[in-house]
Amino acid sequence: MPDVMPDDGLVLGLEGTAWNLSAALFGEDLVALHSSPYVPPKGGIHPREAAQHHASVMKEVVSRVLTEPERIKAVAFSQGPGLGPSLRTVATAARALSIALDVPLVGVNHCVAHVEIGRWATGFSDPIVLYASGANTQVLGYLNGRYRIFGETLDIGLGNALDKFARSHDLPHPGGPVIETLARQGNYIEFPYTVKGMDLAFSGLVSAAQESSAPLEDVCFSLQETAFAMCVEVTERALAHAGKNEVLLVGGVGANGRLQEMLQVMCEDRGASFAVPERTYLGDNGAMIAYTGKIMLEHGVVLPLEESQIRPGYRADEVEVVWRTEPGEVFPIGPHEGGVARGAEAVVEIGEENVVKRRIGKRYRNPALDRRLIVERTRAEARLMATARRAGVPTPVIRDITADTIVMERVEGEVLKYVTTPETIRLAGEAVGRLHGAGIIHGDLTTSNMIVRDGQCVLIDFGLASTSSEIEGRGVDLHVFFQTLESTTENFEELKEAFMRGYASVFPGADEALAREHEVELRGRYL
Ligand SMILES: C[C@@H](O)[C@H](NC(=O)OP(=O)(O)OC[C@H]1O[C@@H](n2cnc3c(N)ncnc32)[C@H](O)[C@@H]1O)C(=O)O
Ligand SMILES: [Fe+2]
Repeated sequence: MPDVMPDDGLVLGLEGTAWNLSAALFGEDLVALHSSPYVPPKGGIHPREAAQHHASVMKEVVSRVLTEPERIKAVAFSQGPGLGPSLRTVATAARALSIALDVPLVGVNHCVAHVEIGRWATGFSDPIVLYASGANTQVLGYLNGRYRIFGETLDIGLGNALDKFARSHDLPHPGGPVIETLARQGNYIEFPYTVKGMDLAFSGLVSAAQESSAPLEDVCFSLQETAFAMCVEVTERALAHAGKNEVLLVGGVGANGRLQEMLQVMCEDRGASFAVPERTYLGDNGAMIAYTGKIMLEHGVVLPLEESQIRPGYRADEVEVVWRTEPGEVFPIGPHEGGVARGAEAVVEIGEENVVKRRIGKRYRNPALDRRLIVERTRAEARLMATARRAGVPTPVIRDITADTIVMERVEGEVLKYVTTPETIRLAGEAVGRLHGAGIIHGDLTTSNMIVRDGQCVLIDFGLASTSSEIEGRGVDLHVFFQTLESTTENFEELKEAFMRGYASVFPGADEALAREHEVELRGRYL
């Protein structure tokens, strides 16, 4: 007898979270795949109609792949996130099949499945993933047993943003491909650009695009240039922060040639590799569910029927990734430890006395947008650092400034991300509390942007800072900070508590800002 019995069993995967009802079989390789897309007669996806479509084609789609039912060893289905009615239709079919075939059920997280099929299709092992689809836009990376969400949209998904704009101009659904075609004839015009640390937001951009009276081609071109530059920027920041060297693009919007090109250029310039799976595996498809179900099953993850309820708000970071065992993140040498370092945005030269920070042009983005971001951010950074300092926030002293360069005092100390103890995090809370008290939003509050020196936490990198006394900005600032902390430390709850103590001790508006942070967390999730 061989030690290992040959396993020729197959996993049946069912996908139907939104527009596509799709079934696939995975064994050693993809064995079968069949899909039936729902095309809304007019307007966008209507949840109930999509579910009715799924129900009406279920028999045909499933029977097309189910040619050898005796070889099925498990039934995997998209448990969430997605549209409730569609999810319910698919889950009901999956349960029935699992009972009829007498095989276990596997509940797959749809976002994780996009990532896993992408890794399978490209051969990448440990990428930073830009997952850009209709409903979701996230930057993910693996760390210690989970896919951490480094950044994500705070309002709508990129695909939905494109579709929404297209609808307002009576363009057919889905809008993404139509906009891509029109954009080829367009010229650049200025639109709002919204990046907050590693998070982004699209609704301001979409409104501006909808209201623009410029030629449609120009609006499409600039909508793409702006939205994609935002996505590439946060991907690059996550790449620099996590110290990985592969970038994987997944999700329906990944089909866009311009987005692919921009990521390719960014990766070339950083010495990272870029890959995108072939189209079949990019948008929603049954293969991603069958494949992820298969690796989950191989690691003993099955779902008892009584726990198989749908999860419309299921997040990628809730999934225990038991099929990956490497520890994940290796921290890179940060830009604040001497010598010359290249951060995500700027070249930072650490001298004896001074730090010279020069913003570098990004080849991936439109030249006019590039220039605008560099000049705006250099100027804003210097101005806000000085203002914060006057308000008692520890920041480096500024010594000189030009269009793209700031010369500032060198702060000697430890970068916070290497020394995350309750005490240092409490100091960070104090610094941020004073900052918010002075009406400044940092905009990129990660643990790489804080240096602990002489019992103080010095805030650096005000490149995305802004003046605002709005609670929303503070909430988002705190959310960015908690997200980095959560994605890079083991004792998040303890550290968060210490931060809140420091924050509240110096800032009277702390309770309100923390409450808003909680709201931002709940709301930015699945829309
Ligand atoms: C939860 C789940 O159901 C959802 N899936 C989803 O949104 O379908 P997906 O196939 O990943 O992406 C569809 C989106 O992808 C966009 N899209 C397709 N081709 C495009 C292109 N060439 N350029 C831009 N967007 C494109 C469409 O406009 C549409 O908004 C998700 O993953 O968020
Ligand atoms: Fe999807």
